[in-house]
Amino acid sequence: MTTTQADRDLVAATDVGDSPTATPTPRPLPADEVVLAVRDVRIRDNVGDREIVHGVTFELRPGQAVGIVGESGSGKTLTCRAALGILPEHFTVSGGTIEIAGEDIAGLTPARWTALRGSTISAVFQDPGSYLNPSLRVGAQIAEVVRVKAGLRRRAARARAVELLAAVRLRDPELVYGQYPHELSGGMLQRVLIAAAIAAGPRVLIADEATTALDVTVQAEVLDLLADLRERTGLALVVVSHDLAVVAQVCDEVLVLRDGEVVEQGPTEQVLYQPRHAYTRMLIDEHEQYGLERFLDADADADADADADAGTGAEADADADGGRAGAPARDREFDGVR
Ligand SMILES: Nc1ncnc2c1ncn2[C@@H]1O[C@H](COP(=O)(O)OP(=O)(O)OP(=O)(O)O)[C@@H](O)[C@H]1O
Repeated sequence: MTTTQADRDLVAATDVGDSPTATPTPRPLPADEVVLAVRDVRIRDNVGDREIVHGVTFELRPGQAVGIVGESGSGKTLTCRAALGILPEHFTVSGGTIEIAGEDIAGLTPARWTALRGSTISAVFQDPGSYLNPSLRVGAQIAEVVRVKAGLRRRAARARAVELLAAVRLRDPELVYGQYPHELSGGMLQRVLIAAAIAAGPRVLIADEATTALDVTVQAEVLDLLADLRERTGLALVVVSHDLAVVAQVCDEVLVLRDGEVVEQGPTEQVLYQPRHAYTRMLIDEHEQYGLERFLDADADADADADADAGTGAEADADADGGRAGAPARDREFDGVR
């Protein structure tokens, strides 16, 4: 998938906004409070005069992870954009409600959105390189998010940025801090973007095809990182993927979307291992040749190859064309038949 202007708009969801005065003060939430509630959400294309998403419902509490799967065009990304308040211009939420940490997004002002994005809800996407400024050192870009969103002074923001780079398991974070995006591999760039996305301590992170462009071993490492953040910090995750194995690795619950309709929803094990709907079975059958279990193997490989992505930039060349070249042949074949 190439990066479109609309995709770049998505990154505005994690950027620093326009004013330090927008810096929010996070309100502590009890562990059982719903951090994201999507209730019967419908999304309409006002130009095409048709409803694209026909009622999506899920709730996320701290530390939970929900997966949204479905073929290309099924409405996964639009659902995420709705939750981030960044639907493309001619799309609207035409039904249902979305609440972020108890706040109904319907009445949010632009200033309130700026305060919420990054600090309460944040996002990472495919093709991380295109979301970073190529002429700025990556550490400085994270420090800027910290400075504006968390209100830290420059020196403290720098220190916090280095901590964040360490938290996303980048070896030698001081070195990485001073590097430019082109010096980093695809897997390292995705970790940098995750560091930026969690810089202001959001409660919900939306990962929309965030590992799709990475080779399978690095993909497993990044998913493991997300799972770890979720466990350690209570970060709630929305994981969007056309790849059922990604969801199988990370999520408690899964929604299967077909043409904007949820055809099946439930605990991941139940949906992926005892699917009830023919469409879910078809998606699983398509993966059968690769195996939903492949991440177990990838984990083993990841242990063995732990050095491959932690500072060497080994797969940088593979990602050099903007992401898809870094995808394994398996994914390219799969994309080809959809
Ligand atoms: N900016 C846009 N302008 C016009 N149509 C759009 C736009 N964004 C999405 N659509 C349409 O809305 C539908 C749902 O798109 P969406 O991007 O949510 O699907 P998806 O499941 O995320 O697919 P993919 O995996 O390919 O990203 C598709 O038919 C798509 O063509």
